[in-house]
Amino acid sequence: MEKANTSLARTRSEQLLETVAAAFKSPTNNEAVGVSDGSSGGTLSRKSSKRLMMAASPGRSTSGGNKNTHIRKSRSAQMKFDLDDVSSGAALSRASSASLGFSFSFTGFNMPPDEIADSKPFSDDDILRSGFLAHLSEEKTVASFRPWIRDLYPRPALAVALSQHSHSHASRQSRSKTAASFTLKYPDSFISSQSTVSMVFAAEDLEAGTRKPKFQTEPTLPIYLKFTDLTYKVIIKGMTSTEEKDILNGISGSVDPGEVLALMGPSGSGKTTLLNLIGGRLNQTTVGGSFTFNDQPYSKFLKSRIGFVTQDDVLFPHLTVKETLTYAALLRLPKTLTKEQKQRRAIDVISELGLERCQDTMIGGSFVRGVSGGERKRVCIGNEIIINPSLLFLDEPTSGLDSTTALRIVQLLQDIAEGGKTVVTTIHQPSSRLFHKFDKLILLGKGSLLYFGKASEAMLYFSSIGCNPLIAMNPAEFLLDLANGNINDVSVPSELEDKVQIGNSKAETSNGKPSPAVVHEYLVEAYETRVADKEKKKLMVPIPLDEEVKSKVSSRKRQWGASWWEQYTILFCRGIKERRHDYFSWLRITQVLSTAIILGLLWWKSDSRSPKDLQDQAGLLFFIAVFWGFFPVFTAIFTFPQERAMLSKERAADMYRLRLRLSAARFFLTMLTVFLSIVAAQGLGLAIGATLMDLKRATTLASVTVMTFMLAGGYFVKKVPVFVSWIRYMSFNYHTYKLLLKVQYEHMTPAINGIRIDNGLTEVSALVAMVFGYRLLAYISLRRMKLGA
Ligand SMILES: Nc1ncnc2c1ncn2[C@@H]1O[C@H](COP(=O)(O)OP(=O)(O)OP(=O)(O)O)[C@@H](O)[C@H]1O
Repeated sequence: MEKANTSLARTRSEQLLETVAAAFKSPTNNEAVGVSDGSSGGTLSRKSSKRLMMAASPGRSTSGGNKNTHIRKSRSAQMKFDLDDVSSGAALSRASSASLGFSFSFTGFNMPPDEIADSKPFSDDDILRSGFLAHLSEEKTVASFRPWIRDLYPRPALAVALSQHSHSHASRQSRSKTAASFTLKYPDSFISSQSTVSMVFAAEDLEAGTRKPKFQTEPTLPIYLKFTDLTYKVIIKGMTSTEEKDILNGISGSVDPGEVLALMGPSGSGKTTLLNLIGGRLNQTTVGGSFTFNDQPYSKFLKSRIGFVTQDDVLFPHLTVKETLTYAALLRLPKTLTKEQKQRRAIDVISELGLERCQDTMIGGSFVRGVSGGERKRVCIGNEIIINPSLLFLDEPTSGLDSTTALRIVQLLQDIAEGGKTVVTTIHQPSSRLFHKFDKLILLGKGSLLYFGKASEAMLYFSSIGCNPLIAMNPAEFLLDLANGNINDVSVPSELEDKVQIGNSKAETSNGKPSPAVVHEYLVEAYETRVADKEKKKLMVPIPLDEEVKSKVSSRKRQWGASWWEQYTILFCRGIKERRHDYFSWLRITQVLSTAIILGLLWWKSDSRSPKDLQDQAGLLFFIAVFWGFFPVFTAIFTFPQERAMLSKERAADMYRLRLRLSAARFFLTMLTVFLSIVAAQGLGLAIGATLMDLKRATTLASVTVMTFMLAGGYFVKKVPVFVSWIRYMSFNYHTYKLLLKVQYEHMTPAINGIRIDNGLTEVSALVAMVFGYRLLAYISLRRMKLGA
């Protein structure tokens, strides 16, 4: 059997050698390297790329003993028979499961690490003899392949991105399972070759039309995230006392570009808190320890480099998928891009996420049926990846989704990471297939670290501390059970058994097993004593990046996607689109029209000849003014509470600025503006009165003018989600209302002279109170929403 495997390996390796050697001899010779002369600049012939892949796959090999023959056999057989599946990506993922599976696919039995190292199907010698390694280890590899890659992949930016990718720790970044196989044994010398091989796969999949183009065409700034001894506590204020609660206790870890780090743990273990903390979204005053991005502390610049997908999908229900992504692109992409380029980017993201079919469907919400849960999640992810972020954080992206959709989402994350991005996600209860897709894992229990390391080695680690599943189970389920302190169906480490045997009542539960608290304590201690120091030392090693790239992260400059005026226009249009159903609903139109008709009928044939009639008219006008003043107020009341989550999300991502400035100068300027608008309004009233010189016609025209303003203002200006518009709107309402009264009452002297409000002193004090009141109100709202001004 051993012999058979060796010869199979050699055959494969020789095939690869032929292909690679041909590529070296003539990198632009399409025929030799399997590139057909397609009009788009050439595509990789499926046959030859399959050959390349087939030959490259055995790279996971090391010398093997015959005790693992069964594994080798299945692996070889898989490679042999799955070739037709390669284009669908099935073989890739299966191969990956098979390779990762040594440590956790077959939960229920455990293999010591040295055996795992030996359990690969082909020996080093097999490959070395084939000459494949010798070729790949040559420095010229990337250089030789680069022009070829550009031919294959018509988007040069991607080729450049991938080439860059290959230089910076590609051993960890490379997502090609075949390439990763070399990583196991040869972490440094094959860096260049790994990316080359990955790109061949990308082209293969593209050509087969079974896989979407890789994410992001522009190179991404690589960001390495490290966090050491993170602690976080909250202060809970009671009626009489304050109490401190530790949420996180000394969490350390790291994640590199190209990797997906999963944060796992039971409910309340601190996953979301940790994610928010390392995503720069928590108040830093109660944070201990450090977290760095390319060895630099968090800076505001990172806001534009970080994508954060929250657990709740914060989207406008009445916008379509395309509109949602287009507005995000317009607001968030840099000013250097044109409007068309931004719109193009939104369409690219739609196709990258496979949302073409539902791009014109409304997102939907509690009252409107819209896209499915999985599609909605992808839109949320699209909203973030549209900016080509270096770091992507996701809070439970798979919650509430079926296992297939969840798998698709995690596959998507893997693809995103493949583009050189750093991905961190919390996850609740992943299926075993899903679990296998993570590169690194952090297991939390009550805010403490129970495991940090490769996801593929988690089972091995717990086995080494005496925790093994007694029945075959999903590794994620096993880990969560452990983190919960639930050790049913788990073999108990002897140390814990001893505790129960010596009759420690605290340690024992009713069924004679150690209590969850004791299990937790044991796991925390085991990690502290066996792994923590080693991992912390690794975190001390500086990031292998140029100083220039590192310093970019610490830049204090914030990047706005659009100028203030553009932001205002985009938000205005978005507000109108989102509420078009509300504005133009039949209910609203009927409400307005019927009120107008009733008021018109009341005004019709009324006269002002006697003081009594005049009083009737004044009463009616007062009602009109109050009604139209308050009607929009009540409809606008719900705007901000409803939009609060969106406002917080968009402000956290620096999508736009709030323009309320809390300074005395601004306050007096606002007052001046309001005062001038009163003067202008008075001017209008005087002009109307003087032109018509007829009380009834003048008041009618003034009312119509004012109401037109009010309706326009009330229906459009009021809903723009910028506080300043709200304040202006309120002032506007006040002034139009006052103007209305003024115009009416000025001309109705002396009958209602008693309630004239044009007394200068009253006016100024009312104005000050009004402006101050509005600003105070806005300030309090902002403070309550923790948005700052
Ligand atoms: N501001 C806060 N005040 C009080 N307690 C808090 C605060 N923030 C977090 N906690 C507590 O910290 C613990 C961890 O919360 P966190 O939301 O991070 O857990 P989680 O692991 O994400 O849970 P889930 O999976 O249920 O979302 C919880 O017990 C929570 O009640």
